[in-house]
Amino acid sequence: MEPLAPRPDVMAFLATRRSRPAKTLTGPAPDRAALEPILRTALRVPDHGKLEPWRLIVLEGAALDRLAALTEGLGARQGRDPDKLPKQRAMFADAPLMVAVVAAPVASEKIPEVEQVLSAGALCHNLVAAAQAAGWGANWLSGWMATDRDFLLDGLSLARREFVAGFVVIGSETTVPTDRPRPDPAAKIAWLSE
Ligand SMILES: Cc1cc2nc3c(=O)[nH]c(=O)nc-3n(C[C@H](O)[C@H](O)[C@H](O)COP(=O)(O)O)c2cc1C
Repeated sequence: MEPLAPRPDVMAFLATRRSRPAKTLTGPAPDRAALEPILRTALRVPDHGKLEPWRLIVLEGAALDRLAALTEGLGARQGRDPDKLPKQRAMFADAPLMVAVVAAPVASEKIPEVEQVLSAGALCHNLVAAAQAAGWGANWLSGWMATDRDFLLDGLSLARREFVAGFVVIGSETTVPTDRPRPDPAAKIAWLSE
């Protein structure tokens, strides 16, 4: 391990990082050689008790088409809003590449499930940040498909305790988005000194 030293380049990256909306992303997506170091970096995430309560499923090509069709068919059978289904279907159909970050909580007397789920959320953000640091556009998405048992079983063969913490779309950017309003630190930060 290297001793700690200021990294102004990393601070500047974090201070200005902005997700790239999925609908603005296109191919090419990273190939396996480019994606592997991004995924390995993302997995280096805070994890109380080293339980590793998460896993990643890379979705590409026909798998995305299958999930798009499942979203449309299952959503219709479940009576979901027909006006929203085309957009939900497109989330998979139009993705150049997607990584499902699966929250996989394990039974533990020591580590509460909420901490394990928080670790899965940290993995989602780490994945977005690592992809962007490697020069790819990325966006963390969800929707009913992330927690619907039928979708998760039919589409991804997830176990009962598992759900999708995030569908992270990764690809090439077509436009640079304007920034979104950012929180006012003064309204969000309290300082307690006693
Ligand atoms: C758990 C979670 C789920 C999200 N799901 C969606 C989604 O389904 N659709 C969407 O447009 N944005 C979604 N977002 C928001 C975007 O991922 C992202 O926060 C937003 O585009 C701004 O990100 P930035 O601060 O990195 O620029 C979600 C965020 C989180 C934390």
